[in-house]
Amino acid sequence: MTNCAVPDELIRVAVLGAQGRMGAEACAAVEGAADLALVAQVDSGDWADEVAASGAQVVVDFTHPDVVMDNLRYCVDNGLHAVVGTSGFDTARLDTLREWLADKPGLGVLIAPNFALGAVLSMRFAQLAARYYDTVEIIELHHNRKADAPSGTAAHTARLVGQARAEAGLGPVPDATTSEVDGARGASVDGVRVHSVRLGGLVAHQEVLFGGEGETLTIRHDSLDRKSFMPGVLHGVRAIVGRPGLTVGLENLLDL
Ligand SMILES: NC(=O)C1=CN([C@@H]2O[C@H](COP(=O)(O)OP(=O)(O)OC[C@H]3O[C@@H](n4cnc5c(N)ncnc54)[C@H](OP(=O)(O)O)[C@@H]3O)[C@@H](O)[C@H]2O)C=CC1
Ligand SMILES: O=C(O)C1=N[C@H](C(=O)O)C[C@H](O)C1
Repeated sequence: MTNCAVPDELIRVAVLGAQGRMGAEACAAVEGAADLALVAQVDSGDWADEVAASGAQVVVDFTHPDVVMDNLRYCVDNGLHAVVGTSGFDTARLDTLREWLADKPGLGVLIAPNFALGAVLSMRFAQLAARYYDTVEIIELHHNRKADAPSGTAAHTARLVGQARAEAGLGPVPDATTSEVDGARGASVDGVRVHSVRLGGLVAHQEVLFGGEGETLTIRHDSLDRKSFMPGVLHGVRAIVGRPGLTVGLENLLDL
């Protein structure tokens, strides 16, 4: 679907993964926004010509970790800003993106591990709490159609917590386990144990558990509907046209 008869003042948006769970919500949200125009909706297949012909300025990507880097290569090569919700971004991928953007002044890419306001706040709270607790673990819980584990949100949270611990001079999280069934202690991400639950009926949920002397602190967030992600997606689209370079995390576009 392309549409070139769009008033200049509207931001022209293409959605990749348009028929997916998130892409479909994103299309509806863009269509419902008075200042945005949905000019292309594409899924897997040969979509490059369609996006180019649509005159899109911003591409929203909710596809798959295996294809998102190819999609971003296309966006950067074609001068398209990108707002990316797709998971699967490790440090190596982020470094690659920075390289690609280095000689593209004015072009912006937002990688947002989670667009839900509460999730963004909960990650910030976890970052604040991290320095005060010796032990920390993350439990993320998602629907059972999710392609990857751990979630991008959990990986980002672990990274933030790990950095905060390092800055506070905390050593490795103490763990006396000497015998375990494979996987019983979860995956170690930036030194933080992450446990992934996949269950029908769930959407997206996360608990960050901190433990200290005689107390625990649990920071929990629940997305009960994919609509929870949409204000963040729209905010990202509006912001990225004026924010060149790589931005990692919606928190950087909010006044937190
Ligand atoms: N940042 C955030 O806040 C959130 C991020 N996510 C992330 O978004 C991603 C998508 O999740 P979800 O919507 O549940 O997944 P779905 O599987 O429901 O949707 C993925 C869509 O991407 C399409 N697709 C696959 N490959 C390509 C390609 N090369 N080009 C264009 N489209 C393609 C698929 O089309 P087809 O079926 O034809 O292959 C499908 O329509 C995941 O990485 C997930 O973790 C999810 C929720 C929130
Ligand atoms: O696949 C999902 O559903 C979600 N993916 C993102 C992630 O991997 O963190 C964001 C949210 O948790 C929902």
